[in-house]
Amino acid sequence: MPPAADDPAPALALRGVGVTRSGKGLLADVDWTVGSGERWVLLGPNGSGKTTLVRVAGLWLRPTTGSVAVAGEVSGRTDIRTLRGRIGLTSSALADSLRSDVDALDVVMTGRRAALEAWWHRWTDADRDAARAEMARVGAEHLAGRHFGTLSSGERQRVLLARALAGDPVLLLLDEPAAGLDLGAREDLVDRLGALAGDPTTAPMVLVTHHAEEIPPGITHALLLREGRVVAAGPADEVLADGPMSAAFGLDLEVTRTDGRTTARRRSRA
Ligand SMILES: Nc1ncnc2c1ncn2[C@@H]1O[C@H](COP(=O)(O)OP(=O)(O)OP(=O)(O)O)[C@@H](O)[C@H]1O
Repeated sequence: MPPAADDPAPALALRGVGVTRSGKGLLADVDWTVGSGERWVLLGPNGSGKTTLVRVAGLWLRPTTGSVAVAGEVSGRTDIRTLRGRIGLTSSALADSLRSDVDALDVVMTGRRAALEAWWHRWTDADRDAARAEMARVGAEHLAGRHFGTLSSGERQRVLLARALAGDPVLLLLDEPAAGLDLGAREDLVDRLGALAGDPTTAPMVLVTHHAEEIPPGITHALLLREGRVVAAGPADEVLADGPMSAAFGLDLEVTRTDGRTTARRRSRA
């Protein structure tokens, strides 16, 4: 059914996206729409192209073919920095680019304007208060005043999440936020992501992972990648199921979804 005239533009729309590097196809024929209120998980084995797809969606990598639109603005026709500033991103590359002696509050505050304001911007008390409010939303308010480099991996992820939320984004891209966390920190982060996913004021969200256990409750849609191609994309209940997951990971998998959590394990051969 065609969209009604007053429907808002989707947060993200990829059409015919392909990426080729050094003669190798990293992504091919990717069509993907992230609509209002949707919470997506992007899942696939190592090397399937998840990070490449997130870099394209976050406008950090220009696709070789196809188009990318964020909130209806097509990349290439609108100023790229303005458009990037509308996306809340967490990734290990972003974490690595932050100085270790920067205050966690500043990490969050610069997320409010980083892409839009020059370095001489003067921060106001309102900026600080808003950054503290975003930190409180993810249980990181007590980390204001700490150097980013002294935080544990779990604390860093919470600060980065607050930073991603701080710019009032139209789209949230969370690239493997649970990578490297121990079980307790992972469960804490999954709970917090679940709360964000369940909050209708949260922007449309895309979470990247290789692990079914890291999918929080509240995820509405899933996209599975294998060798740079979309294996399945659609409602989570249909896609996070034995057939599509087995095809994506190249294993005979048994997928269970209970209370919003997902587990996947190889089917017993007995
Ligand atoms: N600049 C490049 N030139 C050539 N190959 C590349 C380049 N960047 C990535 N690749 C390859 O593209 C494939 C997809 O990489 P990508 O990092 O997107 O996968 P991924 O699904 O995020 O993997 P992982 O789960 O291990 O993080 C990999 O085989 C990788 O080696």
